[in-house]
Amino acid sequence: MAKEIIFDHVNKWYGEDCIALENVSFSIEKGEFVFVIGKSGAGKSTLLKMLSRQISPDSGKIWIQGEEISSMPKSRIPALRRKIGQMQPEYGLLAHKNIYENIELTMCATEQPRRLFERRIRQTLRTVGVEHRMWAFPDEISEGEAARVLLARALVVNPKILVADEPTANLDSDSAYDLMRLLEELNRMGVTIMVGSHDRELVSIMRKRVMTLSAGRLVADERHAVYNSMAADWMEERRIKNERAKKQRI
Ligand SMILES: Nc1ncnc2c1ncn2[C@@H]1O[C@H](COP(=O)(O)OP(=O)(O)OP(=O)(O)O)[C@@H](O)[C@H]1O
Repeated sequence: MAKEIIFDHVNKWYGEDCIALENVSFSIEKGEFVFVIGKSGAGKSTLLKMLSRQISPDSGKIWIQGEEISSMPKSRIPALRRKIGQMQPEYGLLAHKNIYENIELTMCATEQPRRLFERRIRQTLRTVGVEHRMWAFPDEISEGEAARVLLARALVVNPKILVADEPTANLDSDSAYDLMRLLEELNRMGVTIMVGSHDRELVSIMRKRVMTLSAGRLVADERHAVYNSMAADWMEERRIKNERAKKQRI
């Protein structure tokens, strides 16, 4: 099977003291569905943002569909971001723009031809079940609809890979479940999916591959997994941090 994503000994520090990712290596095949879990600060968002070059590693390499992206020129980034849809609720919808205009911004940022805009936006909103809200403003739609719009914003580039960071963060359990089913459907259509999540219940229900980060280390990588107990194990994080402190003292 083709390798869609490869991380090869990736490291990221913020300043001298904060190791966000330490020696992280893994590969993901085309069409996989993978959760990245771990406690707050474990490094999930840092890892996911590296896929679209929002963050670059300090050392190590990342390949997406055979192309090494960590050192690719800036001019190639729009093309990379057409391959990778990013659902990032932290970058919410702009309140003064309607749903159509919000999604249009992504079409512009990824340098898509303007003649495709309306057809593509309408089609994507239909795929996620909110075409009827196309002219509404963000404060006129529910949280569940907003999550679908954020998903549409990620899908409008027709990506081969979808990266979703805490996509269910603001949702009640029914809407979260519906959104997960929608991601599963996209996955069945061939989209490779990576989801960063805290939601133990959902991760356990889905039974997908689960990668667990603790203090920036990839401490578990399991198929058809339930929420890995190591993610909740603060002793694991403590152990890693103590080990680092000891090394620094030597
Ligand atoms: N821009 C930044 N500057 C300094 N430190 C940062 C920055 N971004 C993240 N960090 C630190 O890097 C570590 C990993 O952060 P990251 O956001 O990747 O974790 P996370 O697992 O996604 O956490 P959360 O679940 O809370 O979003 C944390 O210790 C965080 O404080």
